[in-house]
Amino acid sequence: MSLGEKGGGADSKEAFVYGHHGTELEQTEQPLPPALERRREEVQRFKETCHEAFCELLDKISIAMKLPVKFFAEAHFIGNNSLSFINYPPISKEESDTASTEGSRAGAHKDWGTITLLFQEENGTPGLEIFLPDADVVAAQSDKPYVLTKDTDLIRGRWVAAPVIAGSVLINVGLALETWTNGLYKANLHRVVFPTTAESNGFPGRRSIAFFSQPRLEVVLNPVSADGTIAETPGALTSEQFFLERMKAAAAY
Ligand SMILES: O=C(O)CCC(=O)C(=O)O
Ligand SMILES: [Fe+2]
Repeated sequence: MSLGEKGGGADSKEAFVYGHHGTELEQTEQPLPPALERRREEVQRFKETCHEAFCELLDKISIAMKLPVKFFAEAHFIGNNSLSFINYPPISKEESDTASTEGSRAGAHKDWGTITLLFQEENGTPGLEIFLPDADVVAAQSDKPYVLTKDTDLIRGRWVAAPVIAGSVLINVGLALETWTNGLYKANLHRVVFPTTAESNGFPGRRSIAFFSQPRLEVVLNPVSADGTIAETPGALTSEQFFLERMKAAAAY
């Protein structure tokens, strides 16, 4: 998905999505490519571990917002979350001379879900960057949620590299949590760029694994405040409607 940046062309990225099956079953029955089929149990255990860590993080957010501790976690189930195995193929010198590598590996975007856990390869290729808006831009936006539709977020600020830190997992806040918390937790704009150092020999490939989340489809994203109040809001979207809106916005872009 590439939202919010112009002129970058298509993302040079492919992904296999595991386990977004939408049923209460813990485990997906989807067919898998051979490399994953051989390790189905291990992949499933990894997904379960991610889901547990995800729920623990949500519990901390619930506590911080004076909500019942399971408020956010109960609004999710494992079958609606997914593991995305992402591959950015290497680009040879010849290709990099002819093809456009001016764009990004993944264009600037915000994730759509609640929070995302992102795993980068320990000795892998860097490239992930996070956009830090200027302080006055943040201040102007602090009391209202905003949703990226075009590149308006990119007006003023700077891109900061998110280095690969061994043994760590990177957490992205998604637009569903931003909307749900009325802008208290801001979805962070991020992108993946080509490494600048390797150009003379083309670009090495990059792999990452993202654990993406989506609240239960019927959950209404009524805004919750830091003091634990939930504002029943006419017109508040369900999770399903929210994701459909995001898909429509992405298709229109
Ligand atoms: O590959 C990465 O490091 C980031 C991928 C990403 O942001 C996404 O797929 O939403
Ligand atoms: Fe992302």
